[in-house]
Amino acid sequence: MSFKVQTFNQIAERGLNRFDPVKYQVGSDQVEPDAMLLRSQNLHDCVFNKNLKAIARAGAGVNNVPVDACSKHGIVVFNTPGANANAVKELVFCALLLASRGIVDGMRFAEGLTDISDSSVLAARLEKEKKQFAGVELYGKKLGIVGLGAIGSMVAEMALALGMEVLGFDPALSVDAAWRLPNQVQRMESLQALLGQADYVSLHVPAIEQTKNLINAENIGSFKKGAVLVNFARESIVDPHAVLAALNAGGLARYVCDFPEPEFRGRKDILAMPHIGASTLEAEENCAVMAADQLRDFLENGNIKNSVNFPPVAMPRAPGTCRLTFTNDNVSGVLGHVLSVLADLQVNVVDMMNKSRGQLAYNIIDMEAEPSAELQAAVAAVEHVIAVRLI
Ligand SMILES: NC(=O)c1ccc[n+]([C@@H]2O[C@H](COP(=O)([O-])OP(=O)(O)OC[C@H]3O[C@@H](n4cnc5c(N)ncnc54)[C@H](O)[C@@H]3O)[C@@H](O)[C@H]2O)c1
Ligand SMILES: O=C(O)[C@H](O)COP(=O)(O)O
Repeated sequence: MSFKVQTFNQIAERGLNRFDPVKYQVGSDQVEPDAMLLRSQNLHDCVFNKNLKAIARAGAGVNNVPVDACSKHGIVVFNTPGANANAVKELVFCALLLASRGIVDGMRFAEGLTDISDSSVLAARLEKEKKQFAGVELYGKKLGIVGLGAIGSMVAEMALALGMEVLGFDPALSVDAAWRLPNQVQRMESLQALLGQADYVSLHVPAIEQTKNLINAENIGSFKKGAVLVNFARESIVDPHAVLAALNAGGLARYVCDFPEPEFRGRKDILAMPHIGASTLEAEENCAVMAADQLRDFLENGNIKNSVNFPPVAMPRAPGTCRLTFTNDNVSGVLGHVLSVLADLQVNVVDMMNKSRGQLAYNIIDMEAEPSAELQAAVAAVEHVIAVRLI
């Protein structure tokens, strides 16, 4: 059995090395791939080949993947939860400091004194002027975190360690995420309440319909005067025009983000980085390895871990068995129908598993012997079956 994996973007070598070259052809030039492995590549206009079974996003956000269309075609979409969270947390720490101290302006000023060649004259000038670059400390200030998942919870821990007070808002918090959260985080009942109290607000929500322009012209006035907004989540979550208006009016003091806009250029109150939140050696390796391992287990065994559209499914393989997997619309009777097809073909089932998520159901069936050639087509012909594999 061999598979083709088409790659997009810069995928860390350690992840690519997880694919055994005997079983896998991996690269950006693969055509009709079984799977795609990518980072921020936009797949919304991509036409998927019939052979495509899975897409792995080496990272957290899947807004660049048409997940609903993938579900319709039975394509499993994976991401790598938490694998780059530490990298983002560290850059948020940097953002808080950049927003609070005269770091950027002070360094630019010192660099710009090119006409002074005498070091004692230079030192005297810097000492005289440094009062322009004084700032405030993070200790004792309030940080409001919107979205308390993998990144938000790490940012909360970091802020508490710095002596900040932490307020959190996350109406969709999972039980696992709640367990991870330090108990000193003060739960806010609404975004409005958080914005009204925080000195710094950091956004860590996914880019979905409900979070589009989460920070907008209506609520930007709720920020404390002089507050700082930090956005290392996604561009679409903040309305840039609302931010510019609040900065111009003196409501917001600074906006630090990972998503530059043309209108941000030349402004001292905006610090915009080129989407580098996850760009560390460690995060890139973590994401690539996790994504590659998830793809391999799915392609070779049909197991599913960390999918954003399919249920988690893992079944150990009994020696000497042959595995059938199929995806179907989550309606009653499909599994029974497939089992009767197997019975008609005299196939003995050794083990099986059936799980559903939303509109989809996914099944693994281990069979005693190699089935006859017509089995795959017979299962594919069952009403509501979307995709079938024999592995
Ligand atoms: N700048 C970067 O390079 C970079 C790197 C990693 C992730 N990200 C972005 O950060 C996002 C969060 O990453 P994560 O790993 O923490 O994801 P996560 O899924 O672990 O956490 C997201 C949290 O947001 C919460 N949430 C959803 N809707 C909300 C809303 N309306 N209000 C408040 N909370 C809400 C969820 O309940 C969840 O707890 C990603 O989706 C991605 O877009 C950016
Ligand atoms: O959602 C993510 O994981 C980040 O935005 C990272 O994107 P990148 O992999 O393109 O750096």
